[in-house]
Amino acid sequence: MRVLIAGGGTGGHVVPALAIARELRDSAGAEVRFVGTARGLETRLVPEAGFPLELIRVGQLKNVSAVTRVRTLADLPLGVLRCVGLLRRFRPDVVVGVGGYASGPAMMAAVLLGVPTLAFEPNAVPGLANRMVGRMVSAAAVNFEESRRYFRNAQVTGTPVRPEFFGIAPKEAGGRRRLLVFGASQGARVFNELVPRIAERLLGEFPDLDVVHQTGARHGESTAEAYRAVGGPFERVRVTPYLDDMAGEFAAADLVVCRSGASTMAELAAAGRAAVLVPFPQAADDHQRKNAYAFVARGAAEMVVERELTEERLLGVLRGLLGDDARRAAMGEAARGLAHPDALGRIAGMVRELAR
Ligand SMILES: CC(=O)N[C@H]1[C@@H](OP(=O)(O)OP(=O)(O)OC[C@H]2O[C@@H](n3ccc(=O)[nH]c3=O)[C@H](O)[C@@H]2O)O[C@H](CO)[C@@H](O)[C@@H]1O
Repeated sequence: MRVLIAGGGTGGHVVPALAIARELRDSAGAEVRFVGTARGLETRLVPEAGFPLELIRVGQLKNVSAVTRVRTLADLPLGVLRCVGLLRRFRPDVVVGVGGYASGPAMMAAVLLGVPTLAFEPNAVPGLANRMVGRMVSAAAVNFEESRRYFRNAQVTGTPVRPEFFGIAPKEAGGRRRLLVFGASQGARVFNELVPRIAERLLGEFPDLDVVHQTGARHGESTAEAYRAVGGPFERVRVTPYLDDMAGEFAAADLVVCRSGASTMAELAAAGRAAVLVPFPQAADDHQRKNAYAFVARGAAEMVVERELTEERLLGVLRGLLGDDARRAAMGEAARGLAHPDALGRIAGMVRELAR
């Protein structure tokens, strides 16, 4: 079986795409190739993972000037044509579109040539590329029930998550408590600014509380400095630019404060952890807010939008949740109800089915 995986951009697209690629290679002996753009994270991660990557030129459509948009649209047929050539050479049995720049043209080319297509969508609302091709694909694998309606033949398979997250047991009450604060890989400025300012009061009110705060690569020192500046029991706060063992951190945490990117959400569900979600407001089409809302609607998390996130509001929400073991446990349980331990197997199964 030959599979072409199309798309990329942020880690949120590339990381699940690589998980799908490995599963197809290892469980079905598939030959997998990628098509992406020079702008995306795929240029580093795909070759590192040992898969061939072809690059096409696709411009941006979102948050750009009208001139750029017109140029992107004018270039689109050329991108589709490049992909037609690529498909003729590689002759894949299935094309999997994971969203992001290269996904649209490659999926359109596959539809034109009658090659079976599978769209993968981890967010509650699809991005532009997947919305464009959603009705034309052979089938789709989505994470949220809410996004099924944008696609033909969509199944809720879930987003692939590293297996360690599923082994995390409910946190036992009685020991020290831990709050985990993290943005996505770059950190989140709003957490770096606000959490140090409420730390002294929070740690004072909860003498058994420790805090782990991930800041993003460039903000470790300044955030550590912000904690030192306010004084307080700083030895109970660990500030770090990046957390390698996120599953270990989730296991140790009683409550998580984070953004609502697709992988983060899938990990919260797998681990069954209560969370306070602050959607990244600039995410395309405000999709992080919709991801967060899918959890809030099921009692699996609380959401505070960034423009309403003041010191008092954050302190109030944290106080309420840290002081209520039963409520946190119920939220964690509800989050676990949204987990999909078999996501990878099911997505691979859909690809094999389409290849037949
Ligand atoms: C800013 C933005 O537009 N982000 C989008 C991007 O996700 P983006 O890659 O920003 O965020 P995700 O939540 O999907 O993934 C973050 C990943 O990084 C890991 N991590 C993070 C920090 C750390 O210190 N260590 C660590 O391992 C998390 O555990 C998680 O696995 O694509 C997703 C999928 O389309 C979208 O839902 C997000 O909205």
